[in-house]
Amino acid sequence: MGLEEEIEAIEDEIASTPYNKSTEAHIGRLKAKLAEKKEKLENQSSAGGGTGYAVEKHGDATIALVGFPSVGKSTLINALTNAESETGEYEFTTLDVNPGMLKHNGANIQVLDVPGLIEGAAGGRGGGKEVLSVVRTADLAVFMLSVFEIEKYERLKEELYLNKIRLDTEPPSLHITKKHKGGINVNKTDTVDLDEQTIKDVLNEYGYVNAEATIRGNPSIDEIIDSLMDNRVYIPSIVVANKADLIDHDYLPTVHENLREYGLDPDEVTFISAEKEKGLDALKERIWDSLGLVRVYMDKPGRGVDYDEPLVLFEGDTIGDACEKLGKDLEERFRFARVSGPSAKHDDQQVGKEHVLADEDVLRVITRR
Ligand SMILES: Nc1nc2c(ncn2[C@@H]2O[C@H](COP(=O)(O)OP(=O)(O)OP(=O)(O)O)[C@@H](O)[C@H]2O)c(=O)[nH]1
Repeated sequence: MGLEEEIEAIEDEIASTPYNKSTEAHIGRLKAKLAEKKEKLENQSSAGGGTGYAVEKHGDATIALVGFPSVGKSTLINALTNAESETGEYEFTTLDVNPGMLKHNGANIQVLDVPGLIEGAAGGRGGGKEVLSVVRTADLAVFMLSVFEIEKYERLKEELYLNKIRLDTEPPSLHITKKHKGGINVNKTDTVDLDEQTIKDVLNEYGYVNAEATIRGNPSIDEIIDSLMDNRVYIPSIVVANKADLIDHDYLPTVHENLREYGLDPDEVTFISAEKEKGLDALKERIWDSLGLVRVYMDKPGRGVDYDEPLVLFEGDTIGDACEKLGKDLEERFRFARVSGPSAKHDDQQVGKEHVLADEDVLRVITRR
């Protein structure tokens, strides 16, 4: 049997096995096998051909527009980036301002168009694989739908899933330590529904013989396999409904109904008209919030606080991360820092590299000469 037939056979078996407690471990093993075989097939078919092109990242963050042809991606990019893409002097980053750069709250957000995503993209047809590799490198996926074709959402999401992109979720909390003997020992919290045997069997499929595994939360078999495969990316996503200018008020409830049918909350979807440039401010705010960006105003010796060109970081970034972004030299010469603002206990708090910064902090770095 060739790999493809083996995959098909396993898929058939999974589909025809009812899922219950007595079959769970068996299904777990099958799913683990399936994931491995698919990976093998993919490596075979991409051997020599290379997988996708890497887009050079510029700016403070990167977002990828994901949508079918003609949904209005190019129109949106033009509308979002035109006025703001003037060439400026950027103090903290060296970047070529390209047409896909959105400037918002002092941040430079690279907007990548993912052109012509078509059915079967994850399977490699029509260059879709290269296209999807762009999404893998992004900090946020922006699904772009037409108000008339909400159903495309499902298809787009599936393509991303097949390309190992996991949306709006975190990797499961699974920690494994290899041991020399004693078999597999599973420590799980009460919240975990999966049987111990299922977890053991899945780990076994991945070559673990003696190990201590600790699981928290309530992951599914698929989520556990994801974390064992090690090549899944986890990114947040938002949904934009374009061409809202073409619908009457009467038709809006129908659109809302369609959104709900595909598991989307209408209040969480940003309605825009890329062509009429409506709803774009709300969209920019949404992008900003979803990226979790943080502005840090640098207090520079002799020059005061620069409120115009903040240093832009991600939530959770530390002063060490800030120094890295500001320049390597600074990291080496770092003595301590002074922070005022939301993350500080008091103005000019003296802190070290581990201090986590917050939006709108003011930061002064004190260096060695
Ligand atoms: N009425 C209306 N038309 C729009 C809107 N946005 C885009 N269009 C039109 O839809 C068509 C497709 O827009 P594009 O921006 O080229 O779409 P695209 O997603 O970039 O398409 P591809 O380049 O094929 O991937 C054009 O004729 C646009 O003028 C909108 O908000 N309202």
